[in-house]
Amino acid sequence: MTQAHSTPRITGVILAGGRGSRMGGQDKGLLELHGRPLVAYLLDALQPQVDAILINANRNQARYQQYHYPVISDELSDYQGPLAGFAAAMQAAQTDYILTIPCDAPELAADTAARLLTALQDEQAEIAVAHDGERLQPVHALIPVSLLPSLQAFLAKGDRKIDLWYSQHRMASADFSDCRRMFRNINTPQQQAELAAEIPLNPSFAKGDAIPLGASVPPFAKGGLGGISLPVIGVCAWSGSGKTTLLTDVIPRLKAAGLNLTVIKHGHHQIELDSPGKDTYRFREAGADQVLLVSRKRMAMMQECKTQREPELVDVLRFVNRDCADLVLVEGFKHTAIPKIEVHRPSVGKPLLYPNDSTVIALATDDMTLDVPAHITKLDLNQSDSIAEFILQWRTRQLAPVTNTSATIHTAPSCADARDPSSLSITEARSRIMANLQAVAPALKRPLRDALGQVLAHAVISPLNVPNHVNSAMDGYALRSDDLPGDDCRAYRVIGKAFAGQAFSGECGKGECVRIMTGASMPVGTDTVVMQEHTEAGAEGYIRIGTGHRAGQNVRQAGEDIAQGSTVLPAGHRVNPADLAVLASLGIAEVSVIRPLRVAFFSTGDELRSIGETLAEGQVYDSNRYALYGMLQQLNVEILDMGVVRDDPASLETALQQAAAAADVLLTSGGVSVGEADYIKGILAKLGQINFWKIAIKPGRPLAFGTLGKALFFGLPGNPVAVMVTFLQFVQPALLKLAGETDYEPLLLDAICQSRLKKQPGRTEFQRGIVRREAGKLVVDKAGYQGSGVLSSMSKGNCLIILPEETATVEPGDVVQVQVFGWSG
Ligand SMILES: Nc1nc2c(c(=O)[nH]1)N[C@H]1C(S)=C(S)[C@@H](COP(=O)(O)OP(=O)(O)OC[C@H]3O[C@@H](n4cnc5c(N)ncnc54)[C@H](O)[C@@H]3O)O[C@H]1N2
Ligand code: MOO
Ligand SMILES: [Mg+2]
Repeated sequence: MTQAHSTPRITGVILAGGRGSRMGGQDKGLLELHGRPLVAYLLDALQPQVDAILINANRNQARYQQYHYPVISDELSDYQGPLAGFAAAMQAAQTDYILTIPCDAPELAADTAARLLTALQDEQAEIAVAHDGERLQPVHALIPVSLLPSLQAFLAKGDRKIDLWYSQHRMASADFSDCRRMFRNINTPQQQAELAAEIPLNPSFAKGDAIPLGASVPPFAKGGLGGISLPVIGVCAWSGSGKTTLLTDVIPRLKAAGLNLTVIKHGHHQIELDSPGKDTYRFREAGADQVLLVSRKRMAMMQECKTQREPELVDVLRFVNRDCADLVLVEGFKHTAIPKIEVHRPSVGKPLLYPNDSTVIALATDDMTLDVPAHITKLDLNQSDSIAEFILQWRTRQLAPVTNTSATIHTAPSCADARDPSSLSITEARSRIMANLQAVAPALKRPLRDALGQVLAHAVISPLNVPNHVNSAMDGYALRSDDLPGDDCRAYRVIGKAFAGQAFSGECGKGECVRIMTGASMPVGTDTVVMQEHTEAGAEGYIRIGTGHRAGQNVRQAGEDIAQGSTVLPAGHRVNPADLAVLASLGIAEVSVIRPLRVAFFSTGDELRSIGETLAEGQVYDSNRYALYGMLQQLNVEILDMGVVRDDPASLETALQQAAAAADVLLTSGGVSVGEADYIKGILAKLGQINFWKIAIKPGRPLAFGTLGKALFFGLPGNPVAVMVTFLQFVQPALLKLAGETDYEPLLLDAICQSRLKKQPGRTEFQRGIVRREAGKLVVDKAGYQGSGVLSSMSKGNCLIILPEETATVEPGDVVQVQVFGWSG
């Protein structure tokens, strides 16, 4: 069981250290009900509620140790009462709190820890103690380990009274008046017999399993199974969603897997299986409380419920025959804390239940585009096989033998965790990659046109001025600025014409002008042009010009665009169509460019097939090589597509070595996670220098980076969207830098997000979006389902919405940054 990090961690302590004086000195924890020791009942009930368990026993330690939990003894000798047990437990516990329970009251409520914790937090107290409505039950308590010094000092003074020690601290009492049964303990053999009679266990339950099985319910869920150990899974849904259909679909599949199944259905109405006139009906009518109808083939039990309250699942489970219950499927009991599969059809028009029901572990839906949180498995409602498979796997996990001696599973961080302290931040990962790169490829002279899209090896210096002569920017009349009209219109004599490429050879004096065309050199003496639209014809051979003109207007100076000797384009610049024109305007015929990078790639995976092949069960077409091809094409690199390599260490080794010999950069996809066919990291560690990183991003968490021979290596994760995202975020900037490009920065734009984007702080997330302009502003919507294998939303989208590490859920109207795909803009 794992606990949310925010809830304090609790060790459950079963206090079995007493003398059992009134039971003739018997060890009460080992007293049996239906052949099963009390401690076993309590372990069943306690295990789902806490992070760890300790048994406090002062004798029979070996018997308690059979339960595989640490057994601790009091430091004080001579059974000094529960406080001595508290102290021993507080010393041994590795958690913030201990939850103490006596070993002789077997009916512990499933939400004991939750109630005590709530009372503690509500009242901001130090200690929480159970109250049964009449009096305090001081041994059912939640106590912080930090009070150990206070308790030790108290005990050192010789004090033993529990209430007195509690009175020294802020104490909250938690209400358990509705489940007073849990305080019924066994002090006499008669009470033992009474309890045995009232806890009618099916004999097949009473196996005394050292480590009990049990439905794994979320911690502190209310109304659990009271410690009954059976794999129980429920189905919940709004009516009309098809719970019964789902169950009838999966039952044959589960049967086919060899399971004996019990189904429990909660009916809200009068239940009538019998009909008037039948013998059984008449027995009931006559007043029998229970009627059993049995035959060689089947048996049925009808029992009148004496109370008017709804039965609890725990009450019903007591009737289940374990021989028929390798698995118990439950329909109804939606408020009971058992693991559940929610059935959801959007067409029913009802909200999802899982947001308000922490016991839902899976969502079976006919809308696979729904986003679900990581802790919920999404199942296709139309795929009964996979739902049955999910249930089988869930059951196997429940029944797996527990080897850990604590009640907590020590989980390792995975892509399911939003925050993983062992992951690198995206900035750190990028800078580590960039620090390892240098532009390696040598320069080549290329004819101008072939330089398009290549990176300049050297700066281009201008051999001339552009424009190379002072010329007119307009069709009009050239004249001297010191001769422009003053306060009134004036007439000027037109002394000649100047065309582009055909200069006027004379000199222009006062009172004169030259008819000039755009691009023509300015005639000697002139420095200003009046557009022809701003003149009027005068007498024969004259034009008239009005006032308001500016000296030097409409004239382009020599070198105004590019001065001779200046840097036109820097080294490391990628030549674009405008650059080609600039270079041409300088009369440059060829330039030095950096040799295009050679990038080799292959996909890994036994399940991959190439286009043209037929797919067998479980196989997929290799799409990653097409994504990589497309993105590499945009970068003007030489592409070496090496196909698909099987998940076989020898083949992978050969392919990696061949690729490293042929290319500057080597990319692979797949095989970098923790699966048993994920070999890439191991092989690279053997053949080259490898860093394997987990990066705090989604998608694209696992990434291998390093060198193999002279080649740079990127082992991208296999999931198709993770490939594209990691390529854009890490490989593309690295290739551009390696190719010599110095001025690459992805263009990030601010846009108003119109969708709700669910996210937890802890990692940078990239969601596929569609950005567009609306009412003069950039707005972005989520492009659809965001699973790491879902390519359709990548293809539909035109940008990545970048949600930085510490961002939580984005609400519509929030501003986000988007990175527009190079191929969309
Ligand atoms: N126990 C854990 N399992 C996984 C974790 C984790 O943290 N713990 N992380 C998941 C994440 S996140 C990713 S991403 C993947 C990375 O897996 P691999 O790099 O080992 O990739 P594969 O296992 O080979 O494949 C994953 C997935 O992608 C499909 N795939 C692979 N190559 C291609 C291809 N060329 N074309 C189309 N589809 C491809 C493959 O069939 C698998 O479905 O690990 C997760 N697991
Ligand atoms: O998050 Mo993985 O890295 O599916 O993509
Ligand atoms: Mg894998």
